[in-house]
Amino acid sequence: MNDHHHTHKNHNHEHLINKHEVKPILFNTTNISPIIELERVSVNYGKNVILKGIDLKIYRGEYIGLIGKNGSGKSTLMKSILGLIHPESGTIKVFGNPIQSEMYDKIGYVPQMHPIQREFPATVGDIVGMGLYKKNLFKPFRKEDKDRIKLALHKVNMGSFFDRPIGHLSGGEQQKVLVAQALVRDPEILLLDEPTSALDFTMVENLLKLLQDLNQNYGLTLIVIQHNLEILRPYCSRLIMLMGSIMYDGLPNIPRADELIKRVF
Ligand SMILES: Nc1ncnc2c1ncn2[C@@H]1O[C@H](COP(=O)(O)OP(=O)(O)OP(=O)(O)O)[C@@H](O)[C@H]1O
Repeated sequence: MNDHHHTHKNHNHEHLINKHEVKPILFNTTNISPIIELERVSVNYGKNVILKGIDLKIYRGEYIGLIGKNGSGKSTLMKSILGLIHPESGTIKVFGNPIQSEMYDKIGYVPQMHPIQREFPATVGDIVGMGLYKKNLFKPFRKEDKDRIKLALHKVNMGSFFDRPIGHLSGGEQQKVLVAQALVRDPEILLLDEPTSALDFTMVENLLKLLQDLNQNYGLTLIVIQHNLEILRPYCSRLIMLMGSIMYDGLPNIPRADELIKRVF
């Protein structure tokens, strides 16, 4: 959590402390290392500055909602964290170190989704299994892999869909299968880029709620890009608004967030 949360917590507890009691130990982020840390990160595409001076610390167990207008750099920020884009300057650390390919087991990523065509010749199990071994898609699964795929499907409430053709599922169901694919290696962090653009309002809400359950039940750290703030707001624990740089970073539900958002959107 950032300084804002910290101050807020301290402030709330202050009046509860009896002078004669032992002072309780309050949650203090200075002793906890961030799971993701960006320092003065800037990203350019040619001459265009896309991200400028991004300082950001994300802690284990947070559910970050990342919002901002089209072109504000949300996907660029996510791809930079994943090491798919290299910043012009600044440093990015994941699990305390610069990102390396060995870390991909611990970071799941769901890119922007396009609906999968009806004829696409793969089952739900095949699609989730691609998250385990990307090269041999249609190789029969080993028992232990099948179990992992089933567990990942179970986590997104799609346990009974293993043998179904992927193209026959609704957009919302396909999206959950892609989340299961990202979960199959049991990552500690999950990044979702606008996981909901092809979905209707109720499907979006279901997915954000499901992500909240994964966050709360499995301690999964989440960063979710979403353009519709009002849908996202009830589910995330921290809101970050981007416009080339960070315009707001704090609790999702406070007047200052509303004020800024009204001005920018
Ligand atoms: N590979 C690229 N080469 C050049 N410019 C790019 C590239 N990728 C993105 N951009 C530009 O960088 C800016 C930020 O893009 P980005 O995709 O990060 O924004 P976003 O906030 O995710 O937008 P959206 O909500 O539309 O997905 C945009 O102006 C985009 O056109």
